[in-house]
Amino acid sequence: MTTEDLGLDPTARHVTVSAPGKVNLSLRVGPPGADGYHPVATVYLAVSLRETVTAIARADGRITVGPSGRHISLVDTEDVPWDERNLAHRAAAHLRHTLGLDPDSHGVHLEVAKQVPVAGGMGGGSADAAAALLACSVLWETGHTRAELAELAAPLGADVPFSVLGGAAVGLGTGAELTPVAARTPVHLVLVPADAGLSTPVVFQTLDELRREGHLTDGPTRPEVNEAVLRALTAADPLELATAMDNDLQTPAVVLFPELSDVLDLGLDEGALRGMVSGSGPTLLFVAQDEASALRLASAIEERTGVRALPVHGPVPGAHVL
Ligand SMILES: C[C@@](CO)(OP(=O)(O)O)[C@H](O)COP(=O)(O)OP(=O)(O)OC[C@H]1O[C@@H](n2ccc(N)nc2=O)[C@H](O)[C@@H]1O
Ligand SMILES: Nc1ncnc2c1ncn2[C@@H]1O[C@H](COP(=O)(O)OP(=O)(O)O)[C@@H](O)[C@H]1O
Repeated sequence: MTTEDLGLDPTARHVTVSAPGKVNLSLRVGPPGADGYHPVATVYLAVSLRETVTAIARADGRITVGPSGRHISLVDTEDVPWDERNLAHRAAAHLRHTLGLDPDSHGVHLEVAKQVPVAGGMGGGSADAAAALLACSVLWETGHTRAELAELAAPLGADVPFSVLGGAAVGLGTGAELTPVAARTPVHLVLVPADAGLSTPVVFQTLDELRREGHLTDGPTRPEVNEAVLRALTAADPLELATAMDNDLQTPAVVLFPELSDVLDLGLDEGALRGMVSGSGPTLLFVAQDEASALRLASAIEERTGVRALPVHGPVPGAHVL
């Protein structure tokens, strides 16, 4: 759809921003607090699957969101709500409200183009929120730095601040308290999206149930950062990284989506150094020795499963204007 089809002025000012999806190289989860949120200690890696959001000034003060006509989405967007529930929409409304901007002169239409699988545990909606936040901040000339926007982003979702900053980082608290990690580039991964999504809260709840019933050991109230993953990132050693990675949400994700274990076995069979669920899943990540191995692994997985496998690398930069 073009800006004219939407009734927007084709000469309206616009800003386009790109923001990355992520994987969690480590995700350690404690018991839920009174607000239902779980304390985590995670190691994020921003990867080369990116979302693109264009913010176009609206003269009528409304905030609207829709799929992009100028950049193509590479994933199925059927389950994306194109209304005020959309995380890009929520980001624009949050910025306008928090800064006390006059709604009449701060309307915006957000065009979203997606590369990150929806509900895949890769923070695609969070990347849309991060991109929308920066795009609106530039469009509305708020003068915020990226660090300030990352702080403003926390109420939008635990993963949103990380997509603003990108790179690699430790996330504490709900995952929004970030400390950048100096990673030697690049880590080569193969991502295998599933044909259906998993709900993040349901995966967290399933972890709680499995722990309550004694199928899994309880996590500490304050989970500790996986130092071995940090050392492997600094040393740029893929085998050390593969060995050190962990994810407390893997077992609940596999319980909810048992087909994942077959694909995990198949990836190892095809030479991956390690396979793991990405975040709350069901996307799987496989660690490869180098770029050539990642390309080989991706085509072998595609051939055997008929499912698209995506060679990616990280760390990559956070949200930036194109
Ligand atoms: C699990 C992780 C790992 O990075 O992401 P995904 O793999 O889903 O992308 C994150 O913790 C999710 O981040 P995000 O998707 O931004 O979560 P939010 O919108 O803040 O929360 C969605 C829901 O997940 C649960 N949640 C989230 C974060 C957290 N530390 N504890 C939780 O219990 C809560 O039930 C919350 O209502
Ligand atoms: N811009 C958006 N892109 C994708 N999903 C969105 C968006 N805004 C809201 N959602 C809703 O959030 C859910 C999870 O989104 P997503 O960020 O893709 O997954 P995850 O939290 O697993 O990384 C989707 O199922 C969808 O209903």
